[in-house]
Amino acid sequence: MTYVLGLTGSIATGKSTVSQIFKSYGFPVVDADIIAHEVVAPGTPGLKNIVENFGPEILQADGQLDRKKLGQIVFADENKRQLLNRLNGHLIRQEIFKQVADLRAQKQPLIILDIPLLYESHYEEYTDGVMVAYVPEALQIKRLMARDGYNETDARHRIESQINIEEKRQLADFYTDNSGDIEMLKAQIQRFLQTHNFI
Ligand SMILES: CC(C)(COP(=O)(O)OP(=O)(O)OC[C@H]1O[C@@H](n2cnc3c(N)ncnc32)[C@H](O)[C@@H]1O)[C@@H](O)C(=O)NCCC(=O)NCCS
Ligand SMILES: Nc1ncnc2c1ncn2[C@@H]1O[C@H](COP(=O)(O)OP(=O)(O)OP(=O)(O)O)[C@@H](O)[C@H]1O
Repeated sequence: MTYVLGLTGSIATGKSTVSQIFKSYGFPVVDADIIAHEVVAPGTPGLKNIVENFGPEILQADGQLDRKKLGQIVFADENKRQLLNRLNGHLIRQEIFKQVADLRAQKQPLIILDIPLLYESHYEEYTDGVMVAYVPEALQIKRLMARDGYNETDARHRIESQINIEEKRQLADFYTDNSGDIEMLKAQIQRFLQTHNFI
């Protein structure tokens, strides 16, 4: 029996940090951000969709998607962000399901499904439980600004494009408190794995 654990949070609340800890135990992680990048690689239908809708100026000189430029457009305009989601959402979904099916076929006991927009895109129905990586919003803004160099307005635009982290924590079956140090986080994941007999 495979247990599919959805892992989500809001931007910069620590999903990647939590998924690294699961990986360190050898559990496989299906990473929606990586898949979202792969479906828009040069020569893909995903990139063609974006160029048709956002114009060729959305490409860098080397033919790669200018992610910074696209991010600036979509996080400042909700209609454009929804357009982007509609363009390639099905390609991302297909690849997520393919990877989960492959891992199930390998009879992996635990698969981590790291999806930032898990609740927004209703992936919870494909999981056996959802874990939210949580920090209070003030710390989320601080870490987002520190990591990506955004000013507070840009950071808030990105945060407001997702369901609020307090609401996600309420929806979750499990949550980690990422406001302490990494050791505190590791201890929480270890406890989760032990409680559910994965280690
Ligand atoms: C807008 C893009 C070009 C910005 O690229 P950039 O390299 O700056 O950011 P990156 O891809 O690393 O995403 C960082 C975080 O932004 C948040 N985010 C990304 N896309 C979205 C979106 N459409 N709506 C809300 N939040 C988003 C997520 O929390 C994600 O972890 C890129 O995020 C993108 O192509 N997004 C659409 C694909 C998508 O929906 N990805 C989320 C997978 S569920
Ligand atoms: N416990 C912690 N203590 C200090 N800094 C942390 C901690 N956990 C995460 N961080 C830092 O906070 C930032 C956000 O963490 P991380 O990248 O894991 O978030 P994320 O939810 O995966 O982000 P995104 O939504 O953008 O993919 C990173 O710079 C990370 O190094």
